[in-house]
Order: sequence, then structure tokens, then C-alpha cells
Amino acid sequence: MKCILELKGIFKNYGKLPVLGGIDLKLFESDAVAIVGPSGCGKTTLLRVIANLEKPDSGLINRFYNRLGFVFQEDRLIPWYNVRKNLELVCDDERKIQRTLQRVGLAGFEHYKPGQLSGGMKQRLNFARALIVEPELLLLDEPFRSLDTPTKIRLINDLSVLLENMNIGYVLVTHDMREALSLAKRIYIMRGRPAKFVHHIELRNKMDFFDPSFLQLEKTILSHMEDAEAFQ
Ligand SMILES: Nc1ncnc2c1ncn2[C@@H]1O[C@H](COP(=O)(O)OP(=O)(O)OP(=O)(O)O)[C@@H](O)[C@H]1O
Repeated sequence: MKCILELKGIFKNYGKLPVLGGIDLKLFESDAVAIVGPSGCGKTTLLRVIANLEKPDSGLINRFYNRLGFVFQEDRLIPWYNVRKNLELVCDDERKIQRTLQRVGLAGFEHYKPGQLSGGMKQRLNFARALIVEPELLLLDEPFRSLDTPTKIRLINDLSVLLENMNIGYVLVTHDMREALSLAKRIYIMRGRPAKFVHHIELRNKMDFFDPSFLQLEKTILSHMEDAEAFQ
């Protein structure tokens, strides 16, 4: 399997605050990875380092992909532009706009402004903005935050199928174990100040949101995260 990204010994401080303390990670084509960890441990910082939006203080990054998509934690939509115009800001190829709207389930909503969309539809538009460039690697920073459970489950299922069909590798950052277990095949647990990966879990397949074996895995992951709270 082709490696698309390799991180070796990544360290990052913000001034005197040590945030990342030696992160190693290798991602492959069509990979499905989740990173979980307590709030403030450095998950977003790691995504920003991967996306080259932050420079690490030391460490090595090898990038073997051409295009990257990023779904940011905060909304990056322009409220006075409609759906189409929000996409045109990223890519003005009409065929790609149509195809992407179909893919994310927003065909027919081209003329809606973000304020006229539901939370789930707004997030579909955020996915569309990241997917329209047809990335080989997609970074997802808490993409289901503030969505109600039924909307979240529908979105997770749709996104999981879509990313698999498009052969896109992705890294999902989340606090939510169920999101991680539903979307990832490898889950890394980050903890400490500065943060490292302290544990990782390999799953044979992504799991259904209501899989009965969820509880045990959720407990295992949480036990590592609770240690983290005590550690800080
Ligand atoms: N630009 C910045 N300048 C200074 N400190 C920062 C900056 N960005 C983040 N930090 C600090 O770095 C630490 C890690 O932040 P980061 O946002 O990466 O954590 P996180 O795990 O993604 O948190 P959350 O899950 O709450 O989003 C925090 O203590 C935060 O205050």
C-alpha cells in the first residue's frame, strides 16, 4: 500500500507551552485513522502541522500526496454567498461543483445561503468544500460537533461510504469514541503535555454506530484518556 504521509518525531511548542512531544505517524492510501484525546491536548495542532499550516519545531514530515482537504472545526462558509458561490470560491469547474453537490447530498440546494441550511446540511457543504479538490488526504477536525444524534449517524454513514468510494485517506480528530469507532480502522490516543500517542487500536473493519462490542472498546479508550486527565 502506498504511503501518503509520514511524520517522524514531531515536536511543537507555542512559546513556552509544549504541545506535541514526539509524534510518529504513517498514513496510507485510503487510510481511515482517528485521533482521540482530551480537550486541549494538541489534536488540532497536529492536523495543522500535517496541513503545513503550522511548522513543527523539530521532526521530519514526508508528504507523498498532491491534494489535501481540510474540514476545520469552525465554520468557514461565507454567510452572504449561496451554496454554489461558497463552492466556487474553492473551484469554479461547473462539472466538479455538480458532482460534489450530488456526492454530499446537496443537489437542488445550490441557491440556499448557509443561514437557510440545517446544521447537518451546513456540514455537508463544509465537506463539499473540502472534497471538491478531490483530495488524496482529508483532515476532519471534530466535524460532527454540535449535531444531534440522528443527524450525526446519517452523516457518519454517508461520509464513510463516500470516502471509501472516492479512495480518500482521512484523519478524523474527535472527542467522541463512537465517531472514531464508526469511521476509523486505526485509532490513536493522544495524551500528556507535551502530547504523544500513548496507545493505538487496530480494527478489522469500521464498526456500526450501534455495534454491541462498542462498549468494551469505548471503555478501553476512555481508560487511556482518563489517565491523561490525571497526567496533566
Ligand atoms: N496559535 C496558538 N498560540 C498559542 N497557543 C495555542 C495556539 N493554538 C493552540 N494553542 C494551545 O495549544 C494547546 C493545544 O491546542 P489544540 O487546539 O491543538 O488542542 P485540541 O486537542 O485540538 O483541543 P480541543 O479538543 O479542545 O479542540 C492548547 O493549550 C491551546 O491553548
